[in-house]
Amino acid sequence: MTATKGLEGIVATTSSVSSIVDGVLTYRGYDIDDLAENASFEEVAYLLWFGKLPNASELEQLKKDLNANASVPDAVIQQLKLYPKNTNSMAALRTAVSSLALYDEEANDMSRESNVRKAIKLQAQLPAIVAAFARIREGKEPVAPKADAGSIAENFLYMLTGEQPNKIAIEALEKALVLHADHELNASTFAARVTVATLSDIYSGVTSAIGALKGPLHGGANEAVMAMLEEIGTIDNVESYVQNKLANKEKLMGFGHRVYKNGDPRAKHLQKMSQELGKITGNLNWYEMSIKIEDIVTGQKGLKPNVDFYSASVYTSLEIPRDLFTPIFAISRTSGWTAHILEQYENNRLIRPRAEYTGPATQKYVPIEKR
Ligand SMILES: CC(=O)SCCNC(=O)CCNC(=O)[C@H](O)C(C)(C)COP(=O)(O)OP(=O)(O)OC[C@H]1O[C@@H](n2cnc3c(N)ncnc32)[C@H](O)[C@@H]1OP(=O)(O)O
Ligand SMILES: O=C([O-])CC(=O)C(=O)O
Repeated sequence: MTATKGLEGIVATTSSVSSIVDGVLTYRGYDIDDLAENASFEEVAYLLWFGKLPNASELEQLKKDLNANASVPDAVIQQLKLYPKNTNSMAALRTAVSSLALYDEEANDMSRESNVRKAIKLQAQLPAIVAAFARIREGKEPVAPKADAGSIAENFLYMLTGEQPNKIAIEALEKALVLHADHELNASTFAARVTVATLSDIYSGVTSAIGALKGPLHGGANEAVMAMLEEIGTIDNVESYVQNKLANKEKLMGFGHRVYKNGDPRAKHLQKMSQELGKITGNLNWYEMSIKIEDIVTGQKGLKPNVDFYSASVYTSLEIPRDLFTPIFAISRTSGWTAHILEQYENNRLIRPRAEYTGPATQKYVPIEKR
């Protein structure tokens, strides 16, 4: 038995949710470029869950269901108030999502109908949790979700600020949600599938996924990119900062990818959004710094930006606090995680690979007084 480090290149499951072939990403066969330009996040979530684009009445029903389920149980809001003020935002989300199960009477119902209902509930409630967490730590009361929100993007920004968001902000967040919704067998989706393959419940699967997304080699990279941009500060500092990192063989966050070696197809959309939003806000500093970093890193190392690189400046232009970037990724990816969980349940087998043993050869037990 020989291990493959990081399971690189190992095909661990079949899936019809999304695919990456020759650098092209599709959700259920629809090219991400097409979806990013044309689809709403709700259409994409429907597509991921049910395998087809919704018609007008199906979409309207889904939006009604999402709005109807967007409130978080008061007990979970009360718990959020008890978290230490400096709690890591992804740790808070992980704990709150785990707690949701305690207040859902059908948490352990394993029927497909119940799991679809719970997928919609989770998709509806994550934005409310993230917004409530962000307000509570600032000493503000959470804002109840709008009952008639046109979209999750609108409702999230409304719950975050307590004000009706403008059209540009809603559309930008919407597109970011579409771009992050699913990505084949990434680490957090794999974690979700491993968890539910034991026939554990959907809340356990999403909780595992949030824990995996949190890390800076995965979803946590978007926050790390913004931390880097802030540390660099101005465009004049970019060259020396990046050269220093490369010389020290340190990683530049937001670059590289396990699967894409010729570039992440989502990055160009986020780059364009970053520029457009920079022009609208009158602050192109983050965008221009990002372009310069990309020129150097790609030019010298051949590494291309991934989805996390330009999303950092996009969210900053939307005035979203840095430590909510990864929770927003989680809001979007809940659609993909739950679609994969539903798929796993449909055709389940326990996921249990092997390990190549590298420890000491057989040893004889030594009584404690002889050690
Ligand atoms: C949504 C997402 O999860 S997208 C990914 C988000 N993560 C990041 O942006 C973090 C930075 N990037 C990375 O750490 C990596 O590129 C990963 C984790 C995304 C992919 O990792 P892997 O496929 O395991 O590649 P690995 O880490 O083995 O790197 C291969 C080589 O490229 C280098 N490399 C990879 N990414 C980077 C980077 N961002 N900066 C500098 N060098 C890098 C490695 O140092 C290594 O070099 P070596 O062969 O000389 O030792
Ligand atoms: O697929 C991966 O390894 C990481 C990624 O880009 C994602 O989850 O969107």
